[in-house]
Amino acid sequence: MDKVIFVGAGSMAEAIIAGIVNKSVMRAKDIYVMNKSDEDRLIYMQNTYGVSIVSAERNELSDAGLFILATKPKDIHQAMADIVNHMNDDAAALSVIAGVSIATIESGLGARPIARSMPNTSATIGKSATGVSMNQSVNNNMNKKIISLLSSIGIVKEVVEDELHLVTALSGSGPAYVYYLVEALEEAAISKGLCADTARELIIQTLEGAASMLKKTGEEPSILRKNVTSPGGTTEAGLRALEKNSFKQTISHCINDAEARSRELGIMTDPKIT
Ligand SMILES: NC(=O)C1=CN([C@@H]2O[C@H](COP(=O)(O)OP(=O)(O)OC[C@H]3O[C@@H](n4cnc5c(N)ncnc54)[C@H](OP(=O)(O)O)[C@@H]3O)[C@@H](O)[C@H]2O)C=CC1
Ligand SMILES: O=C(O)[C@@H]1CCC=N1
Repeated sequence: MDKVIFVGAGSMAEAIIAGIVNKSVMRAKDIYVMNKSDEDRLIYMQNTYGVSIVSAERNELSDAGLFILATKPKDIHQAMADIVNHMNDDAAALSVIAGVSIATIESGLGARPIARSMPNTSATIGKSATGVSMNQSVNNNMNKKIISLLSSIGIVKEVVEDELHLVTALSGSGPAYVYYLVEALEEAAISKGLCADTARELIIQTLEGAASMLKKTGEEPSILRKNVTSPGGTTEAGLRALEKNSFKQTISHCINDAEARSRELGIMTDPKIT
């Protein structure tokens, strides 16, 4: 991949850069970062990952082949206005921004190859679960480059663009739900007297073991669950409490509201609507 510029240098940009650099998919010298105003952050990225700092004012964007858009949704229009006149006609854009549609990016950057993706922060360790959708201007070669770049930070699924709202709710936000589950398990265990370190280690290993069982056995989660659940035993008692307290409905509300918020972000940033 040629010169790649991250427009936005926050948590998600860092997670992706860490993943790419750790996997040696790109040389750090081909990766550039820019943001709105936080110079200390850019210097941190430079010192930590060996990437370089660019700015639109210094006309340093015109030889880049790919722009990775990683601002918050509310900042995308300003960011696109800042870069569009400095991009060469062949440059492509890859967005990681929640909700913002390909059409909105086309309206800001003109007709060019555009991919919209939804990774997650596990990109930092090469374990992202990423969804991506691309417009018609992305040719085979660019498609391969984008898939290869995203594969360096984890698994990638090509989906139709509308499904990215659901992907955002499921795997984009997903790590936060898991961390919240860990917090809840820890609080429950500690309140009942287990020492915090022991609780943390047991929980992490339980999550990792369960995820690996799903992956390695290919077995249905309901079967694996039944294998744990001895008749009249402890798991049955615990699951009954989850059922009684509407566990599945709660998760369904969680995914529903996160998806709806992604759609709202799309509407809020759509220049045809706002
Ligand atoms: N965090 C997550 O788990 C995930 C986030 N995402 C998406 O990634 C995007 C970024 O999120 P996150 O990294 O958490 O956000 P952060 O707030 O950490 O980072 C946003 C970055 O955008 C920069 N920025 C703002 N305006 C401009 C501009 N005009 N030109 C260039 N850069 C600009 C900010 O610069 P400055 O600091 O100088 O203001 C900052 O570096 C969001 O749209 C989010 O939906 C996607 C998947 C997962
Ligand atoms: O919370 C958010 O909006 C972003 C998108 C997915 C994860 N974080």
